[in-house]
Amino acid sequence: MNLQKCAVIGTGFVGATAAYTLATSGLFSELILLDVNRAKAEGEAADISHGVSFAQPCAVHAGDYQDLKDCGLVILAAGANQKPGETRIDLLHRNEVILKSILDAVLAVAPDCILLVVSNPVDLLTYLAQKLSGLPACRVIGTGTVLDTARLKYLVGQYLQVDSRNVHAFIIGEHGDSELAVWSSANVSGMDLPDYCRIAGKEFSQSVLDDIYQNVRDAAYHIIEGKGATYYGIGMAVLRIARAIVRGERSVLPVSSVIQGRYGVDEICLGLPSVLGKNGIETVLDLPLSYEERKRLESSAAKLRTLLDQMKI
Ligand SMILES: NC(=O)C1=CN([C@@H]2O[C@H](COP(=O)(O)OP(=O)(O)OC[C@H]3O[C@@H](n4cnc5c(N)ncnc54)[C@H](O)[C@@H]3O)[C@@H](O)[C@H]2O)C=CC1
Ligand SMILES: CC(=O)C(=O)O
Repeated sequence: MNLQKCAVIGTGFVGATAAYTLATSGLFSELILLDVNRAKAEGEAADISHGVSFAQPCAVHAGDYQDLKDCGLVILAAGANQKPGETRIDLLHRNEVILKSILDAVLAVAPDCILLVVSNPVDLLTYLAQKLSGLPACRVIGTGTVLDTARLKYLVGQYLQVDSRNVHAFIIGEHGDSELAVWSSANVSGMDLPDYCRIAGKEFSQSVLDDIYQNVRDAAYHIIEGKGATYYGIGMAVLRIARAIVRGERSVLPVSSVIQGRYGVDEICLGLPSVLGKNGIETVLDLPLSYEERKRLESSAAKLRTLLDQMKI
């Protein structure tokens, strides 16, 4: 398995933007773009290649599945995106069919790869990908709530007028409408939010927290109403995850992966803080939660489990 070699399957808004961020990152020596629309993959590969001399050497090209031989990281961004008014769950049946059509072809040539699922509904597709592929759970990773957590950090940073990198807080659960903010352990560089609010001269109240949470939860709906799709934030989130894996950083990111016997369900994929390294997920952490937060996480897990049960998975 070659972690210098990465493939992006599906080169629509998300796949192409992720490919661009990856190509400019210097992380990979080879980046292969695949799409059922071969002309689209070729166009995106050519466009990105023309900027490579401004970054670091990286062979960016369109390809077929046989080009994925030995590929270390395979990113799945193929499939339908939400139209205004649609939820991520509404995409399930369309994207399940697409995922199934891709998996066998990938595994035939890159059986030891790490799969990074981006397509929605990401938690359910990650679960499906792990079950269908038979890959170890640690090697089938969904982007989970990494993007939502970045949105939370950004909005808290804006509210408190502080660098969002110094905001430590997580969105966990479904990447979708049942996700939750873990306010009980949120802090700014070790200072509790109420204390930091006092210093910053800002109100700290449940309504302020609710407002920030709702803006995070509904961010994709607002962006899709405005411009039809979201892709820059997720493109940068994909790079952050890829970097943690390729460089073996052991970074803690709230990715999604199969967990067993937690949060009231036998088995599920959910966005939870996880240590990411060269082998994929090394540990899924049990974040300390308040009683209310645990109940909401259990309810998010139950929602996803019910959908999987309906699919008989
Ligand atoms: N996990 C996350 O945080 C996020 C996930 N997404 C999801 O990413 C997915 C892609 O979104 P967009 O790029 O905006 O959609 P898009 O419609 O622009 O692109 C999808 C691409 O997939 C290709 N495709 C379809 N079937 C294929 C197959 N069998 N093999 C290879 N390629 C195939 C299409 O030709 C198209 O180029 C959606 O499911 C969207 O909801 C989007 C943003 C954030
Ligand atoms: C579309 C989507 O899943 C997002 O931007 O969060």
